[in-house]
Amino acid sequence: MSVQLSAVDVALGGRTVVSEVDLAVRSGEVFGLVGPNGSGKTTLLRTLYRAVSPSAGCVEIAGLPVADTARRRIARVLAATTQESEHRAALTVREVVAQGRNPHLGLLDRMQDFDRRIIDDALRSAGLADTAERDVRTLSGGERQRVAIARALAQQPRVLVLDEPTNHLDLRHQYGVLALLRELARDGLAVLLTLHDLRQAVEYCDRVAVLEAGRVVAAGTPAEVFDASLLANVFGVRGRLRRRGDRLALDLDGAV
Ligand SMILES: Nc1ncnc2c1ncn2[C@@H]1O[C@H](COP(=O)(O)OP(=O)(O)OP(=O)(O)O)[C@@H](O)[C@H]1O
Repeated sequence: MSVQLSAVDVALGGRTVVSEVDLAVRSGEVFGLVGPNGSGKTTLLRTLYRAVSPSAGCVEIAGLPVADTARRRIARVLAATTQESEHRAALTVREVVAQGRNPHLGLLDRMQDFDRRIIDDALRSAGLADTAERDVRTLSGGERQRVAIARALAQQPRVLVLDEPTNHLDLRHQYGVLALLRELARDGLAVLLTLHDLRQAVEYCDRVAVLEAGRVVAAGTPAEVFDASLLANVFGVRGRLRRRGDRLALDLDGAV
């Protein structure tokens, strides 16, 4: 299993914000974590790269127990984009994306042609080939989001974790990023992401888990999970799934 969480609890500020979460993400799938504001999605992702430590339970990435594995070792198999994409130094887009190679380089290693090719590919995949020499601080929020994705791709991970990757993006780039994630999964990556747009979760995720107040209240394929009562009870919206050709779509019809 690429990502395995077993009975994970997280306490923050003296309060349990994630409770007894079991979750498994396989290579080759796009797995969506959805839930209302404050339900614990970001906190759960942060346990994967040791930004927070669970108060109970176990987190494993590609079979490595995160609690007992050096960060650098984890960074060779897992790349994450977070919501905090503040850049303070004057770096070009290419230089930021090149940081994705760091976990693979020894202290005295120099970047090889092989690394440069990976960086170019990552820039191209994220639609940044023409932006590569710009100062990253001058980019829009959406462009920075794509820089974060390109840096994660340059890491050549087995697991890609993205916190609201469609945030700040215009619609075309939202669908572009989601299509790219599907392609990466097809090539064998395990993709775990948080999403607020449930329609996108239905269209792009193989499986989803729904968090409510820190607990997983439903998990499975979108067809199994998103029934009218869950949409009303957890998200407070009216909606129903619909077949569109061979694909599933979600019709939303306002607040309950
Ligand atoms: N450092 C912290 N100290 C105390 N409480 C925290 C801390 N970080 C998060 N929390 C609380 O933990 C809960 C879960 O937060 P989290 O950011 O994981 O939710 P989320 O599902 O990602 O929310 P959103 O959809 O709004 O991004 C919230 O109630 C939040 O206020």
